[in-house]
Formats: sequence, C-alpha cells, structure tokens
Amino acid sequence: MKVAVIGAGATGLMAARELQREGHRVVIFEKEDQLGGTWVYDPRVETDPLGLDPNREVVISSLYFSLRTNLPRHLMGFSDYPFGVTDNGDSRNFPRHEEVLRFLNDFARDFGLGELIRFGAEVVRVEQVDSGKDQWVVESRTSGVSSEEFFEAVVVCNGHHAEPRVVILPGIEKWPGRQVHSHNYRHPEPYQNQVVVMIGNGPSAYDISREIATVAKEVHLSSRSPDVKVSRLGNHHNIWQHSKILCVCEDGSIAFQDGSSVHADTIFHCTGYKYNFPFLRTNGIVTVDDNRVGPLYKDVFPPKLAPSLSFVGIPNRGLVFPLMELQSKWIASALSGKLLLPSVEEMLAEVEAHYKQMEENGIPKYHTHVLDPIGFEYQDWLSAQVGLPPLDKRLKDMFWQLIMCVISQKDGYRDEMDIDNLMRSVT
Ligand SMILES: Cc1cc2nc3c(=O)[nH]c(=O)nc-3n(C[C@H](O)[C@H](O)[C@H](O)COP(=O)(O)OP(=O)(O)OC[C@H]3O[C@@H](n4cnc5c(N)ncnc54)[C@H](O)[C@@H]3O)c2cc1C
Repeated sequence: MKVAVIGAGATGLMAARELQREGHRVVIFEKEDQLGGTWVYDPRVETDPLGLDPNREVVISSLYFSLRTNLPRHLMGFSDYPFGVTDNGDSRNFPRHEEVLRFLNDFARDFGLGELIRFGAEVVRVEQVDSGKDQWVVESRTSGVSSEEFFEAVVVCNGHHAEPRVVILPGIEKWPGRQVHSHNYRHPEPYQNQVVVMIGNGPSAYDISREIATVAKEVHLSSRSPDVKVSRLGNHHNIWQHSKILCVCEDGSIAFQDGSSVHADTIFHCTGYKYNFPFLRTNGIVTVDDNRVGPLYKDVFPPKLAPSLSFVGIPNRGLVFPLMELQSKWIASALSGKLLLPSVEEMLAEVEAHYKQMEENGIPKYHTHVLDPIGFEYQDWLSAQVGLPPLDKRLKDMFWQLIMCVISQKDGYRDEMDIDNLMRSVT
C-alpha cells in the first residue's frame, strides 16, 4: 500500500520502519526541517507563555535545556535496536536530551528512513476520497506552495506535546501575576527571587520545581492528591507541598485547600497537553472532546475507518518507545492483511465498554488515553497481537520503581537507582 505518515518524531520514524518492513510504500510528511520532533531542543519560547493563543507561532519541542530522560535508556530502546551508549556521548543511564535525538538520527540512518521524509511539508488536510474504496488525499504546504497526493492509508504521528492544557483557577481573571506552562520553560533564570506556585506532580513538575528552587525564593507545589498536607519537601529549604488550589485573588494571593496561602509572582502549569489534529477531516467520525480522541479501538484505529486511518503514540504514560513499536507493527500487519481486526461493531462495542468502565470508576473523560495503571496490560495485549512475548517482569518492576520515585518526590533517583544491577538480572 501507499501510506502517508504524518510527523517524523520518534513515532513517525518507527511507524515508517514497520510499514516499510511490511512492504508498504511510505512517505513521511514533516513540517520542520529536521527529524526528532520533541527531541529537537528549541531555545525559543512562544509569545503566549501559556501557549493558548491560537495565532501564536507554535514551538514543537517542550524540552528544557537541562532535561535528562525520565526513563533509563534501557526502557527507551526498540526490541531489535537498543538505545545504546556511543563514543563521546552521554553514557549515563538517564542521558541528556541530545542523546535521544542522536539515537533517533542513528535509527533513521540505519533503516534508510531519511529519504522517505519530506521536510518542511506541513500537512494541512487529510480527507477520505469518496471513491468507493479506501483512498485518502493528503494536502501539504511547503514554502507556501500547496500540493495534494493520494494514499491508500494514513498513519497519524503528529505528537501531542505542543498544545498546552491549563487549569482554569477560580479568580484567575483578576490575579495580577504571571502564568506559564511548562511547554515554555527553558531555564530557571527568569524566576530569580520569585515565589512560584507550580501545579502538577508529573515528571516535568518534579524536575522543574527543583531547578527553579535553585534561584527562586520559594516554590510551592500544588497537587491534586486529596491527602496532601502542607509540608516542606525533603531536605529542600524552599520547596513546599500543598493540596489543590482553592482560589486566587486580586491581591496576588493563592489559597490552597489545605488552609494555607501564599503571595506568588508566577503560577506555573505542569498540567499536560491537548490532542490536536487540525488537518483531519472525517465528517465527525473521529472527534476530540475534552481530550478524548474517539472513538479509537485500542487507542489506534477509528473503527469505521480502520485500518486505512490509524494513530500511533496516543497513549499517555507507559513505556512510550516500546509501545509505539508495537502499535506500528500492528498497523503495518493490519494494512497488509496479515492480521485481521474485529468487525466495526465489535471494535465500537469495545470502545463503548471502555468509556462505560471509566464512568463507573469515576475517571474523567480527559483521562481516556492515560494508561491505567501504567500500561503493562495494554502493552502485553499489543505484543500478543504481533506475536511477541510480554515485557519481562523485571523491566516492569524497574518501571514501577521509577514511577514511585517521581510520585513520592524522591530526590536524585536518576543517579541513585542501580539500573545496571537490575538490568543484569534481566534475561
Ligand atoms: C518534556 C518532555 C519530556 C519527555 N521525556 C521522555 C522520556 O524521558 N522518555 C520517553 O520515553 N518519553 C518522553 N517524553 C514523551 C515523548 O513525547 C515521546 O518520547 C516521543 O518523543 C513522542 O514522539 P512523537 O513522534 O509521538 O511526537 P513528537 O516528538 O511531538 O513528533 C511529532 C512530529 O510531527 C510533526 N508534525 C506535527 N504536525 C504536523 C503536520 N501537520 N504536518 C507535518 N508534520 C507535523 C512535528 O513537527 C514533529 O516532528 C517526553 C515528552 C516531553 C514533552
């Protein structure tokens, strides 16, 4: 089949490799002038620090300058292409971001993917052609010039870390301070001597709070967890933990549900991102509603358009790189007819059952693609589809340990975890 892949980040590269291996003809559309997506560090920040202005020039990467991976390289490689150490590279288990970009460039080179990429080609429209058989038109724009091309299938790999999601706080219209989303954080210097309130407790909040605390007067972490009591964080003299924010006031104060309050200069949102597919025209078959992309069977196929339209990299959390490999293999085999998908009705019923279960468990809609608890069940299910064994239990244990380190705000886990020892025991 002739297949269009949208995006040359880690996901698009993997999808292209698997499609090519399966004998499909692949074109990768990439709007930037190099591959790597998120992993191409960009010192620029957007004009709107919250990243909400629809007219802003979007900066793709959310990397901050000092970023090191939040997973060890052992959990970021592919089944047949480990994320190894190179001469003169950062050989640490949790390397700096440049190392991931190097890895992706090596991967693209070794599988001849570079020649499949159309750089500077932004996809502006993807639409099914009403021809009775699966055919898609992909309209792209390069240097202001539009062109259309027809494909039998489209794999969407445009990433989901460029459209910030923020919390709307009661009283925020009158609160006089500055608001920033982690998407627009690069260095701590702008926060010199400030009081910063940071919302979120994921890996970005973990890293950025500690970095900002080296120059700021105080950093106050606000978490959604109901049982957080106001307290100082570990050995940090100027980082505090609080519960959820109750409201913010015109005098610059911020009140927390735990009864405490502070006067802050900046509210920092480490609150994740929104899915966005501005190019996709499916007559309402695929929609994004409160961050639910749906309906998607197993986060990959919209049942009514499967397998000719698919998405890679939608799940949040989990082992991103290994997951994208499994999803890509599944798509490539489904397109070549090696693997049959369930009927449209069965896939839709599965999606509905998932939504119903979420509702019964009180899980909000915007968590539809957050893997629960961290995605091993899903990962093993995908492995079974493509004939691979489940992930080794000891790797799963390693991942759990890491998650617990971040949740419990344990300092210095990257350098303290004895990953090499854990790896030696993995068969
Ligand atoms: C701050 C941060 C730290 C992270 N750290 C880790 C980590 O340590 N380990 C880990 O495994 N994961 C980490 N992740 C998750 C990371 O997103 C994934 O590792 C992975 O890079 C996602 O790849 P992607 O290809 O799906 O998306 P992206 O990397 O965003 O790539 C998408 C590509 O699509 C292109 N594109 C978008 N729209 C269009 C269009 N219309 N036309 C053409 N091209 C288009 C973009 O230019 C981009 O190149 C981190 C994410 C963030 C934000």
